Amino acid sequence: MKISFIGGGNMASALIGGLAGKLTDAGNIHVVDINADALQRLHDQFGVTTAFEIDAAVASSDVIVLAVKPQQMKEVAAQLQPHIGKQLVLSIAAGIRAADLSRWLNGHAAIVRTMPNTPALIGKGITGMVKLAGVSEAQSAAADAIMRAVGATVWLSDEALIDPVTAVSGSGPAYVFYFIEAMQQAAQEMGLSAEQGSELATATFVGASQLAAQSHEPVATLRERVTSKGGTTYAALTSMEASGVKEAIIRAMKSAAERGRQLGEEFGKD
Ligand SMILES: NC(=O)C1=CN([C@@H]2O[C@H](COP(=O)(O)OP(=O)(O)OC[C@H]3O[C@@H](n4cnc5c(N)ncnc54)[C@H](OP(=O)(O)O)[C@@H]3O)[C@@H](O)[C@H]2O)C=CC1
Ligand SMILES: O=C(O)[C@@H]1CCC=N1
Repeated sequence: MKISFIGGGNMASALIGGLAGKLTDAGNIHVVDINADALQRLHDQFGVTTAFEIDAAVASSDVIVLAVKPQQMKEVAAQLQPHIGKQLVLSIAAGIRAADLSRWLNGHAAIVRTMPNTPALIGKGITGMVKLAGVSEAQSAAADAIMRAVGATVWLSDEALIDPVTAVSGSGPAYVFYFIEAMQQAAQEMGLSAEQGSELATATFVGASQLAAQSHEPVATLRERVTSKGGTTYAALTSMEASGVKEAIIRAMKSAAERGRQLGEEFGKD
């Protein structure tokens, strides 16, 4: 499978890192970016071919992954439009609706809109996906294979649900990193070294996440099992409840979903 990426930034790098040499040879992955440093890094790291602008290699690809920022998408679609034929177009942009993309690509119907996340880099990503009616069975299987090569996939029947997916799993790794940062800071303030704090906090996230993923019990039950009556966890969770941490997280995630919807309105016009 020949795959071209338009945009070789953070998320494209994570996907390429997960894909190269697994689903397809690095030589079958081509990256177009206006940024020379980004291209050099991707070439050196993964052995992919690169170009500064959309070229014949993009035109002859089976799949074109649109991995630029939402505000860059319309301009990129205009540059891509003359090179579009039978390729499957797979967008990873937050907000940008498949129908707007199709319009910018002169009615191209083979479009899958996705929302991946950066753990794709280590094969632990999860991607929400939705397809336009013009996507063939073989094309949706190809889109699924690409994203499953870097983790799990969840197909959605309603495109409106991709903003909530963005709020949960697209942006989600940042919330986890934020929580780990806070735990590291607390560890240091209580006298542990930076290295010890980092190791303890990160290993706790890995262990607890894997336990939650493997357990057949509700996550609330797992939480209760840590929380001895009158003990330390109870003290911590009572403090979090008093600070409204859960409500703050829910509010924050709804802001992310709303921002996704706004991006679609703002950059999907015309
Ligand atoms: N980062 C993440 O965790 C996730 C991101 N996404 C989505 O992925 C997309 C990319 O995000 P991210 O990787 O973080 O962004 P980046 O800014 O890291 O990557 C975008 C890249 O595209 C380049 N670019 C800009 N214009 C063009 C053009 N005309 N042709 C080719 N390349 C161009 C940018 O160059 P320059 O920097 O010079 O503008 C940049 O290198 C976004 O739409 C985002 O919503 C989805 C899921 C998760
Ligand atoms: O922050 C963003 O807009 C992108 C989409 C999901 C993760 N990063």
